[in-house]
Amino acid sequence: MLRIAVPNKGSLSEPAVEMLREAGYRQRRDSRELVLPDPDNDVEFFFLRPRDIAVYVGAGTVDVGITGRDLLLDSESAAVEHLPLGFARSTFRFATTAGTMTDVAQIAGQRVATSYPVLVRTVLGDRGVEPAGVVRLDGAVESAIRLGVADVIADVVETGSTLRAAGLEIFGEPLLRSEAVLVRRSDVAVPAGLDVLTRRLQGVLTAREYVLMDYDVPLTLVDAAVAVTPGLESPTVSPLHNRDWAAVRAMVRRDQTNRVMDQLYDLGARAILVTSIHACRI
Ligand SMILES: Nc1ncnc2c1ncn2[C@@H]1O[C@H](COP(=O)(O)OP(=O)(O)OP(=O)(O)O)[C@@H](O)[C@H]1O
Ligand SMILES: O=P(O)(O)OC[C@H]1O[C@H](OP(=O)(O)OP(=O)(O)O)[C@H](O)[C@@H]1O
Ligand SMILES: [Mg+2]
Repeated sequence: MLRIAVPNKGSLSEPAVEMLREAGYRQRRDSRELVLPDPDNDVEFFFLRPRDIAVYVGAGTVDVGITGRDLLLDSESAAVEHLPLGFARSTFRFATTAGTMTDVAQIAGQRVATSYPVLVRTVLGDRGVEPAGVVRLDGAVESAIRLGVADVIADVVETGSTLRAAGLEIFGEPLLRSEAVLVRRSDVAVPAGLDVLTRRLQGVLTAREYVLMDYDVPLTLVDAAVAVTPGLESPTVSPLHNRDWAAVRAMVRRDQTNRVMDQLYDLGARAILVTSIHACRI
């Protein structure tokens, strides 16, 4: 039975549970449940703090887990990234009082507050920058400068509104681009059932990322239309009752839907229909 760790709180929790539900797994009804067997799918879920998940996976007490790339790198555990999951996207950035710093080199001799001290020390070490100290805080890191425990912060930034509200400004390149990831141990045999979990999660990712596009096109234009919608492998081309026309079906990236429809219409395609993919195996 594959043992899967799932975040029990924070930004990762709800989308992780939603993704597992879409992948056909049972999910808990009560947020106090810590362990949830799903015998029909031969897996068992453990609800753990997001920061602890890489630690458990690295120790081998659970087989795989969902966590953030930033939390994984900060954990120093033996767990490795197995599959990026496309949600909880953020950047990890340095920030300080607006208008005071422009370059990471200026952190030399300054105090840095963060919830990710390992990540910060690694990045500064790689760039040869020696801070006066790294102060580890649990959260609300944006207050550390105003309250006088640090000169610079390093934190998760999504929209940037928390930083703006605190009168801070990012500087330098991002330390990291993070998102939720499935992690596993790299130095042990692939656990039984991981291939099924991976295919199911990839199915959810594909269903989210792609739509199905159907359209009719004159036979003379099929090749040109297929060049616009090459699909993942090869689009389906079917005959129509009117023998001068064909029907084409192809998968198209969701974020390209309108651009592709415009292009097909200009080319001469008609009856262009877009439908969502409910589930798939590629
Ligand atoms: N605003 C955000 N947007 C996207 N991802 C975020 C955001 N805040 C945190 N994360 C991601 O969530 C993970 C951290 O989860 P964690 O539960 O420790 O913190 P949290 O979501 O800030 O929860 P809390 O602060 O309520 O404990 C990291 O991978 C981080 O990149
Ligand atoms: O760029 P934004 O869209 O503003 O999001 C980034 C903020 O979100 C998270 O904070 P959270 O609300 O989890 O509080 P915390 O600092 O106590 O973790 C993160 O730590 C940042 O502070
Ligand atoms: Mg937080």
